[in-house]
Amino acid sequence: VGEGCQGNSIVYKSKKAERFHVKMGGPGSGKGTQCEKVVAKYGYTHLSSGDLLRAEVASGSERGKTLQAIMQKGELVPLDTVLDMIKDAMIAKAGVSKGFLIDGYPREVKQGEEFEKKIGAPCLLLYIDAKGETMVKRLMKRGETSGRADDNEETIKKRLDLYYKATEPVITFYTSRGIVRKIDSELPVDEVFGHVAKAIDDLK
Ligand SMILES: Nc1ncnc2c1ncn2[C@H]1C[C@H](O)[C@@H](COP(=O)(O)OP(=O)(O)O)O1
Ligand SMILES: [Mg+2]
Repeated sequence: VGEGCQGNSIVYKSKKAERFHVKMGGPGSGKGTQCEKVVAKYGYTHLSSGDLLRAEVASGSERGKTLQAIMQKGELVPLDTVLDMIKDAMIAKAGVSKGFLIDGYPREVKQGEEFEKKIGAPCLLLYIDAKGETMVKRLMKRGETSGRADDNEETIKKRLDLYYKATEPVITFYTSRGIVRKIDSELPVDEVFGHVAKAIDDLK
């Protein structure tokens, strides 16, 4: 399980042979776009840590207000908060889901370790990889219509900095376990998906 992160994706297998996929990659690398296509083809439940957090903010709860302040600054929200939200969302769907695709999580090695302790170990991480300049270009364009507080140039640069610092060690961590499939996200959306689908099919 993981969040369609900034260009990476992970697949976890549980004892019941359910699959947990984690997608990771930089902001704007195309994680969300690819997750949607995976959901359509494979029927997995897509859990985006970013979307879960934004939904909490939109609810107007006290926790949401605290989260909004952190996200607006482009910083990472506390480890336990994100993991609890993902876990709750998974439990809610545990009986009916064919698998889980987790987008945007773990962002730090520590989050990955916590995830394994509380939920399980992944068998595939899809690393959706795009160049820094490509990610900035796509996010600026998305910002014209997304209304996301963090799709502005200053916050984008900060998120990218943080991404390279925090997420690359995560990829290294899962590379050492032999589960990383790096996907070139500079290609057109459908070609990127062809490689994503192949990585998932190769697991069978
Ligand atoms: N392969 C691709 N080629 C061109 N544009 C792409 C692309 N994949 C995604 N995009 C566009 C769609 C969005 O407007 C923007 C960011 O994509 P996204 O899926 O929201 O990224 P992420 O979820 O990784 O932040 O880039
Ligand atoms: Mg996204």
